[in-house]
Amino acid sequence: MALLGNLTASPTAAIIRKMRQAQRADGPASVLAIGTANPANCVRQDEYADYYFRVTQKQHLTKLKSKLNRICDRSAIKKRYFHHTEELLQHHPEFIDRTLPSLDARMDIAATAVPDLAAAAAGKAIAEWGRPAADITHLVVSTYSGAHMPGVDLRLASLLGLDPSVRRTMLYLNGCSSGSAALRVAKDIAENNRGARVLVACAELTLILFRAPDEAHVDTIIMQALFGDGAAAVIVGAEPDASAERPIFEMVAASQSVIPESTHGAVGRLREDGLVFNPSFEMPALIRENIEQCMADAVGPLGLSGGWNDLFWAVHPGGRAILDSVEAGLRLEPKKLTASRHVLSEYGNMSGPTVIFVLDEIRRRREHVVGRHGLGVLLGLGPGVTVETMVLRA
Ligand SMILES: CC(C)(COP(=O)(O)OP(=O)(O)OC[C@H]1O[C@@H](n2cnc3c(N)ncnc32)[C@H](O)[C@@H]1OP(=O)(O)O)[C@@H](O)C(=O)NCCC(=O)NCCSC(=O)CC(=O)O
Repeated sequence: MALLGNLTASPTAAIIRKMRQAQRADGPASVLAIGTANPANCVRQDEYADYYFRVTQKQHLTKLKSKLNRICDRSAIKKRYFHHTEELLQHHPEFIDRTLPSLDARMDIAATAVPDLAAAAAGKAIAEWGRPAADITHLVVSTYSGAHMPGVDLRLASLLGLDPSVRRTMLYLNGCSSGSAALRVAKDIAENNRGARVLVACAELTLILFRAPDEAHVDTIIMQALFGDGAAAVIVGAEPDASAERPIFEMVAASQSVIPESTHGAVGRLREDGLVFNPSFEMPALIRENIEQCMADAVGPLGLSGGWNDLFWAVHPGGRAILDSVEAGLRLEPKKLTASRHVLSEYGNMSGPTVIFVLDEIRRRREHVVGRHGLGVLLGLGPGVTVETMVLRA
């Protein structure tokens, strides 16, 4: 203890403290640019049940088809985008027949399609940012749609022409909260590395979990009804250069919590026939009953508890019932979730990237959405059940 006391008082300790201070940024991180992308193949939700039962050759399962039609009708989704097309599925019977191993084929497609989609979103974010791609110092990439070594991050860095010294971090299988988690990691990197410019890229293709309807696995149709493909990218940095950068949201504080006793709420397993992911029936109720406590714990220390309608909200639109639950649990005015409901309607649940699409939509609707104080909450929801919270200032 005495030795430690001597060391902290020593000139060396003072030098190290100074060096550490110099390494860190002075201000909080900000979102400096946002880009999004989707594959070209668009399927309207009112045609989805016909399309899905046709391409999987399961037209005879009429009861299940009517159920999917009912769910699509009440999903509050208008359309979704997919990398896979009818033609691709025809060439891969293993994506439809769940008794055939299909992981290899899914991974082979993901190896290029995931980084290509991520690059489309990242290219837009970099163009909006206005600085050369080579100025990016760190890269944080999240996906559950594929897993390779080297991974999506390296291929993405090469597609974008990033500097070989870019420091890369991959987040795999984080579910729908991965977009919020990637932003939290980017905020920490930007605030702890002076001058850092972090590119966050999240990309998901539902090909990893596409499979035929099956009366023994009714929950398959829930995923087929809700999920779509998309990618989103964000440039994050602290101490923005006033002459070259235009901050959109200041990242005030970030936290993560888990709803107690909810590990069954959303469960995914990577199997020979791809990713089998099941949100439980209870997910909406778990969120409705716990969200206010989670928010009070996350933002209470900042003095923001309770006045939920004074904030703007970028909530992960996991499904219509998920948004209804957040709205009910926090007693939000319906207009508070307009951006989340818009993204759900236009794209479905694209997992991790979705919340970044919502953020993009909020900045577009800024004057209608952002209140007097400009403060809001980005809310990611994922397996755990994990609640990722980031307080933002527009
Ligand atoms: C799917 C819905 C749009 C359907 O809306 P409806 O108004 O039709 O509601 P409903 O609840 O009566 O459901 C209709 C039928 O679907 C069935 N159903 C509903 N949820 C189900 C589930 N999770 N698993 C299996 N079946 C389910 C119901 O039993 C019912 O069947 P029957 O007609 O036979 O009685 C909605 O329930 C919804 O948004 N649910 C939340 C979806 C969700 O959990 N999303 C999170 C994904 S995970 C995520 O985003 C984050 C992550 O974890 O990574």
